[in-house]
Amino acid sequence: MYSTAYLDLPPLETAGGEVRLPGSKSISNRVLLLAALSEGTTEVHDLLASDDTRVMLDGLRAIGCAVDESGGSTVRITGLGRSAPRSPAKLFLGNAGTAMRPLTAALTLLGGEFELSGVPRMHERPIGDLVDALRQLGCRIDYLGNEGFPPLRIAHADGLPPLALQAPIRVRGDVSSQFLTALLMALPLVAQTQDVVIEVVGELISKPYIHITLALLARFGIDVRHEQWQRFTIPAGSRYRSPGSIHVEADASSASYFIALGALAAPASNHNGIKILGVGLDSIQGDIRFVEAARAMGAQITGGPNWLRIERGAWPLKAIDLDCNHIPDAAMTLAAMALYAEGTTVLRNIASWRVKETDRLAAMAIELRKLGATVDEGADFLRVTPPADAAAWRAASIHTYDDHRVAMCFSLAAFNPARLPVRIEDPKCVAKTFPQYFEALFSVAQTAVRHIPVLCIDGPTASGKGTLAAAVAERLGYGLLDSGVLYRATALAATRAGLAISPGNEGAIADLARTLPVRFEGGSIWLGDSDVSEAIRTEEAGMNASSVSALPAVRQALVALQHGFQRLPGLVADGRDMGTVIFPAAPLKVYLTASAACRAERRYKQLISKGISANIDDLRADLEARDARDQSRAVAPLKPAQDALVLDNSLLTIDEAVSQVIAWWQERQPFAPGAQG
Ligand SMILES: Nc1ncnc2c1ncn2[C@@H]1O[C@H](COP(=O)(O)OP(=O)(O)O)[C@@H](O)[C@H]1O
Ligand SMILES: Nc1ccn([C@@H]2O[C@H](COP(=O)(O)OP(=O)(O)O)[C@@H](O)[C@H]2O)c(=O)n1
Repeated sequence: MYSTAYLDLPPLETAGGEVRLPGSKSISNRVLLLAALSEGTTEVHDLLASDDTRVMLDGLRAIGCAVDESGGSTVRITGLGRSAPRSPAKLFLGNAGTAMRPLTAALTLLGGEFELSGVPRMHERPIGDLVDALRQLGCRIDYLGNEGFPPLRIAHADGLPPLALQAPIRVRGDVSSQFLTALLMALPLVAQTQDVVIEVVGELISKPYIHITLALLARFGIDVRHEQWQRFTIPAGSRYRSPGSIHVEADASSASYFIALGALAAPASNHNGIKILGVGLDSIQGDIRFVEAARAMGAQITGGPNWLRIERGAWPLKAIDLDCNHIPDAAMTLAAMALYAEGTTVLRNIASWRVKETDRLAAMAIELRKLGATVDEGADFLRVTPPADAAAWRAASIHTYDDHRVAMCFSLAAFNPARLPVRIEDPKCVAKTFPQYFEALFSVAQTAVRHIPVLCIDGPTASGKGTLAAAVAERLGYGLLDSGVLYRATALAATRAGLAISPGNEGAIADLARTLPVRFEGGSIWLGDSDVSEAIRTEEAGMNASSVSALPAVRQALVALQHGFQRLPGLVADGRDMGTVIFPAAPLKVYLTASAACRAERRYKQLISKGISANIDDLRADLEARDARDQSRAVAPLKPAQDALVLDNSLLTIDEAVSQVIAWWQERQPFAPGAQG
């Protein structure tokens, strides 16, 4: 996940390949609760790992369910079956409506004393209609804050009171379908001896979500009958039974971004478009109908039970005029696709966008305009006309309003014909449903290497390059190339192969370097099967690296390996010749220096802190010798690139050096403050 303040997406050109999407949030949390209410153990495969499923899992543990998360995306839940939940218990449910509402209903009918709370925003999300329905039955629920909102207490310490189950239970269906879902999942607990009937008051909204609930209830042994979506009957004798194992469908709303991608990106050679794994045309999720809308805009979509394939069809895309009531979440993606359509796209009946994570209607209008689109925002519609031509596109910094869907939608703007980058602010907001969204995007999107930014940091030993490069890479969400490691590893490989590091062995060492089995894994550096993270860091290894790096054939042999690090979304490269030889076109080259005395002292402290004894005078002599060799070698000598900015950090803290480099980087971005069009 990218936890940076912003993520700059380079201009993207093509797309192709396979992507496996995370499990649906709606399905994940329903399945977890149903498994917890069932008898027996359920293996839940492909569970979404997200903030909202996390609070549900923690909640289930708190009430005494056995939850085994040791299997990665497969979680084993041993349900309560006939045993009572652990009580009293306090459950913190974050901002997860899919946990708060159903757990309130289920815990009420299980009996016991529970307190349910969440983040401040959760305490502004209504729950009164559900509580009213449960109180009709005779249940005791108290509001601990504002009437009608969490936090709340279920006060059944003395067990479940007698319930009034004869009359139909009435619940409003026109505010949120989650209240009905909550009752549908909880009432089977008390339907042992009689039918239990729920009557919906008002027109039921979001029927597709109720469809998901019913489909999953059936998997857990409960067959609910319904008449026109207004009257639901849970038959007498209902009892939850674990299906043993269940796969969570991938999220159909998340699929919309990749469906759009396949439709709007130029196809990558040697791929047949985008293949999405985990959700298919027969999905139980309402948002699968996004497929129809995408087809209307020109996408070619085929699919099977658990997969979809998307290829670009009509190009440019065709503008549409669509009532989006049936796909409220996925419809936002259509607004992003509209940027690539010929003509004006109108999305209608989307007033519900205003009461989601943010006012999505306003947010989409504001951000689309930043890109150069013409947008009319109505009370319940959006009319989007794309920028007239490539020159009319703007490089924008997209504000994301803590709304995962805004962030994901606007990533699609990186395919703009003007080849402008797009800045996504607060990219970690995607964690709500798709923590690895950008990683997934980069795994199927491609661009010309020249579009992938590289920031070079060269300089003499112990100037702080490695420290600075790592910090800058972290701030930008970019990859890191510590090129010194490659010379250190080559020297070590040569020594281990019994080759003296001398010009006589240049060819043999270069051969080793060309196929160097070096890997960076979880903070460690591997040479073949051996973890060499420590071995390459000794001063001797550094001197050997310096010697090996003076051999021209070795330097040449390592070029391709280094170029391979230039991957999406960008790279920070640290070394001696990053700016001069390896990445000469890099938009920012920093030449980092510090006085010899200062560098010797830093290296001294660094070694001592690692428990390695050192002598400061020897260190200084060594580093001066290394500087001299690096600067005087015939090939790629250490020197600032012509267009490098020199930074002497002798008197700077690490943070000050990082801030300076980030400031230089920002100055070069088209959407830096003041440079926004
Ligand atoms: N601006 C700075 N001020 C003080 N110490 C620094 C600064 N930059 C780096 N250091 C310290 O100097 C030591 C050497 O830095 P390192 O990044 O390993 O250098 P290089 O990669 O250039 O050889 C580290 O212990 C680091 O914490
Ligand atoms: N791009 C690079 C990186 C390192 N090197 C050499 O490899 C040695 C080890 O690199 P390093 O970056 O780990 O060294 P320090 O800066 O930590 O001393 C340096 O002394 C350089 O001689 C190089 O020649 N070119």
